[in-house]
Amino acid sequence: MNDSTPFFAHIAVVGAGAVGSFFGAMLARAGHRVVLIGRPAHVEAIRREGLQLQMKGGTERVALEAQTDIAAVQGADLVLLCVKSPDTEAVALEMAPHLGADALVLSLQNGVDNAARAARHLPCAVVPSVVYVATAMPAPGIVAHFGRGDLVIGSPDAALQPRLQAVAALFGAAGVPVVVSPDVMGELWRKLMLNCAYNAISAIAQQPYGAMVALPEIQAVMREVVEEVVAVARADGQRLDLDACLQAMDQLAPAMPGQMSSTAQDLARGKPSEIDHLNGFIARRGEALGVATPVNRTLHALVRLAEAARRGG
Ligand SMILES: NC(=O)C1=CN([C@@H]2O[C@H](COP(=O)(O)OP(=O)(O)OC[C@H]3O[C@@H](n4cnc5c(N)ncnc54)[C@H](OP(=O)(O)O)[C@@H]3O)[C@@H](O)[C@H]2O)C=CC1
Ligand SMILES: CC(C)(CO)C(=O)C(=O)O
Repeated sequence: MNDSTPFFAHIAVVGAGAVGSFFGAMLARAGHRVVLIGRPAHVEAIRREGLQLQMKGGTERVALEAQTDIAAVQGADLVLLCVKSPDTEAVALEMAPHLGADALVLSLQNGVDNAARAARHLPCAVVPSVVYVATAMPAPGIVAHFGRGDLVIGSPDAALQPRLQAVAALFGAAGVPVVVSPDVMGELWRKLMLNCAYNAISAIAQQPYGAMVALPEIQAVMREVVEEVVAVARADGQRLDLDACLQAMDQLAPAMPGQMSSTAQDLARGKPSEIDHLNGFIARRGEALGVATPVNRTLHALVRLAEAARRGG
């Protein structure tokens, strides 16, 4: 065990899906006490046979506790909040009566406002993190890891720094590199920028990134999306560099040409997407800050229409 142990004797994962199950499993296989809180089919499969962790090197069975009742978060000193963005506030309200002021909640979610939205309802600190991983749950009880698996965390609160260093040490010893950054919000905005450029278009057209960028017309729309995101970010006090953002946007499709966005996958499965917290967030924030965002607003509306059509059809 390392110096981080006294801080985090009991770790809970709230929203044991692809991300939560992966990071929970990494901590559990390193010897930490972890409880996964998730949906009944996943929990029952884990109780029966352990969690199957599929990685490049092979499949491992990880023994850990799994519960469906949010009350299982009681007494946790570290909570990984891993629900999709639309569920953040409901789950924070459910957790609140079970958490003490000394607990630390880490938001392992895309989007830039999950930690702040959760913090409104919780008695303890909530810290954002940028999640760099590719995982999926092919079936209940199984989590598949496809790439990366590192986090960037950070908070301006000086009092939290020792605990953030302890989080980094805890995960680092479990094989999950964690950087404590002074600019975690900038990093979250840069990821949001990529999500805004790729997710909605991939979802509406049900096309992978390679096919998207093969069309100059789509590249032009993506560029406009990024220009709007950068304008909103700057109006919101973030220092995003437009050229760097456009370069990052250009680099993503060649790195994963066959990939469909998570929004495309949600839509195809008839699941609610996070679009209100991606292009929808930019449209709302832009309106509040007096920045025009017609392209993000249109993409958001089109994904909402496609979702409504799926629900009705
Ligand atoms: N998957 C990936 O590779 C990556 C994901 N991310 C981000 O990480 C976050 C999590 O994504 P991901 O893990 O893929 O999402 P998942 O949908 O796989 O996982 C979330 C899980 O939480 C469950 N859940 C929701 N509410 C509750 C509740 N009250 N109690 C118990 N369980 C609940 C959901 O169940 P149900 O579906 O039934 O509501 C679902 O199983 C998102 O913000 C995503 O954008 C970031 C980087 C990569
Ligand atoms: C980075 C990207 C766009 C990769 O697929 C993603 O995070 C998503 O699909 O939500």
